[in-house]
Amino acid sequence: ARGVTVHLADHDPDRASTAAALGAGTDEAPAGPVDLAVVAVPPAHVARTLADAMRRGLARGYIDVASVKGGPRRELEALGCDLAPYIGTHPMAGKEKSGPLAASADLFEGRPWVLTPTRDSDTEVFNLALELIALCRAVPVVMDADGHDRAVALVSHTPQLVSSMVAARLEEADETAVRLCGQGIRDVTRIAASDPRMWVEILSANPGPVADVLSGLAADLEETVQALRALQSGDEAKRRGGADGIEDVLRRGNTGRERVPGKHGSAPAAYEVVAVLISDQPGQLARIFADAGHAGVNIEDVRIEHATGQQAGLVQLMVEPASADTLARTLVERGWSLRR
Ligand SMILES: NC(=O)c1ccc[n+]([C@@H]2O[C@H](COP(=O)([O-])OP(=O)(O)OC[C@H]3O[C@@H](n4cnc5c(N)ncnc54)[C@H](O)[C@@H]3O)[C@@H](O)[C@H]2O)c1
Ligand SMILES: O=C(O)C(=O)C[C@]1(C(=O)O)C=C[C@@H](O)C=C1
Repeated sequence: ARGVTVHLADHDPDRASTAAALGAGTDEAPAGPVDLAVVAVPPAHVARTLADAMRRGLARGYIDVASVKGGPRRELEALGCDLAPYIGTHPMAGKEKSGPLAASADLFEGRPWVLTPTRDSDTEVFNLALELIALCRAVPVVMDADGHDRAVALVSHTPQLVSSMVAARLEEADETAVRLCGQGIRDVTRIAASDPRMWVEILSANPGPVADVLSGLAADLEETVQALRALQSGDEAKRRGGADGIEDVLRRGNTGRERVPGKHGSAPAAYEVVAVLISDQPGQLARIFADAGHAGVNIEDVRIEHATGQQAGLVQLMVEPASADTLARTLVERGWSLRR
């Protein structure tokens, strides 16, 4: 969308070709070295993938986007690589789903994107990374790698574990309780759907800082349990103490929540949704994408809703409002049923 040629490579070629079909770039290899190589593989593979790319002279500059920064840098150093053309980065935006079908063009808009240059980093690579961040309309934040890892222990890694632990309460819960799930639990547990293998890698690269935050949380949990037990007491003074304890934790939560910044940049473009009914058969998604391509319409985001207990689903295609009518008309002409 910003006129940059993007070459995609993945050790699973189907993933690269799906991303290319969605408009992310080309899965053909570049003819020579590119400006910037962006390594977006699971954290445990980052250093080896970077070292391999550097050995092959794939680019002038190299960055990675892994969720942890200290470990990959130290591994790269241990592999004997020249660290000058490398800068570790981390965009603070993502989804609980992985793979190219979960991608969206505006994911990074207005989000912080951390850069961890050192004194030895090549200025030209730093500028290339800044240019990429600007093109994605994210907000650059410079930090040192270990400071970054301590910060994300608090704002990303602990929330992931807490969300998973709350969701894990539902594993054995009675069906009558589960049926009552409303928006509150949906908000708290969205990221509990994340890929466990990816998160084991992230947490394995940042165990100390996450354990420190969790032990503070454990102390709060213990006090909250005591306060709730006091609320069950027959003694009026104990009950009052319990209510004060609970109010204290809720008020501290209000104060903490107020510190969560809004998006820095403009809100992402408002897309129009064209919803297409599909049956659970192989190749349906590929046909819809091909038909959208035929209409000359760019798909900005995709969501798939499976109907419970039925072999059918709803594919929500997010497109620029000006393209929605063209897309809808083409899809109907090609035999699809729409829900708008
Ligand atoms: N998902 C998020 O929310 C999020 C946000 C910010 C940063 N990150 C970081 O981005 C990176 C990728 O995460 P993702 O969510 O995009 O995962 P993903 O599973 O969608 O993508 C990872 C891709 O790497 C490929 N891969 C694995 N090993 C490889 C190798 N050795 N060589 C080449 N390709 C290889 C996989 O086939 C896969 O397509 C991770 O380091 C993660 O920490 C993720
Ligand atoms: O919102 C989500 O689903 C995320 O995966 C986001 C999130 C986060 O914690 O903010 C998760 C891990 C990444 O390293 C960066 C972003």
